[in-house]
Amino acid sequence: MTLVIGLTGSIASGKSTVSLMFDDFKIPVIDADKVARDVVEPSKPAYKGIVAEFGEAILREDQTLDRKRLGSIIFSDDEKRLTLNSIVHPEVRKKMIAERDALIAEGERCIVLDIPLLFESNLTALVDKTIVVYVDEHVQLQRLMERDGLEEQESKQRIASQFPVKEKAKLANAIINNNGSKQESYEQLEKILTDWQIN
Ligand SMILES: CC(C)(COP(=O)(O)OP(=O)(O)OC[C@H]1O[C@@H](n2cnc3c(N)ncnc32)[C@H](O)[C@@H]1O)[C@@H](O)C(=O)NCCC(=O)NCCS
Ligand SMILES: Nc1ncnc2c1ncn2[C@@H]1O[C@H](COP(=O)(O)OP(=O)(O)OP(=O)(O)O)[C@@H](O)[C@H]1O
Repeated sequence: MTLVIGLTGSIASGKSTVSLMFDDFKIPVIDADKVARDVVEPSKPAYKGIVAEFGEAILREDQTLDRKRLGSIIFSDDEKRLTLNSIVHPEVRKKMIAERDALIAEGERCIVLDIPLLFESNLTALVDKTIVVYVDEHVQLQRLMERDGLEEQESKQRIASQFPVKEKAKLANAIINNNGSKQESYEQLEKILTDWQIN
């Protein structure tokens, strides 16, 4: 039996930071952001869909997507964000299920799906248990502005494009409070895995 954990949170709450910690426990992670990058490579069907919808202005000279430009379009326009989601998400879902099932077939005792939009996209049926990486909104805002070099207004728009992390925490089987140090978050993860008998 494989335990499939869904790891989520909100933008810049610390999912990637926590997801790296699973390495220490030899637990493989499938990262939805990475999968979402693969499925929009120029040879893939979603790429054609995006160019048809958003035009060639969202391409760089080498014909790959200009992610920065596309991000500034979709995070300031809900309708365009939903359009992009409708092109990319079915491909991401398919690829994640295939990767998950391959790891299950290999007999892994535990695997993690790191999915930012786990709750928004109703993907909880793909996992057995959920962990939400929580931070207070002012910490989230500060970390997002610092990491991505965004202005406050733009950062707030990105935060608003997802369910509030406080609401996600209410839906979780376990919460990692990432307001403190990375070490403190690591210790919380260790305890959850012990409680779930996979450490
Ligand atoms: C808009 C894009 C081009 C921006 O690319 P960029 O490299 O700047 O950011 P990256 O992909 O690393 O995403 C950073 C974070 O933004 C948030 N985010 C990304 N897409 C979305 C979205 N459609 N809705 C809400 N939040 C999102 C997530 O928290 C994610 O972790 C890219 O995020 C994208 O293609 N998004 C659509 C696919 C998607 O929903 N990905 C999220 C997981 S499936
Ligand atoms: N406990 C912490 N203390 C200080 N900085 C932190 C902590 N956890 C994460 N960070 C920093 O906050 C930023 C956001 O973290 P991270 O990239 O892990 O978030 P994320 O949830 O994966 O974001 P996204 O949804 O955008 O992919 C990063 O710059 C990271 O180094």
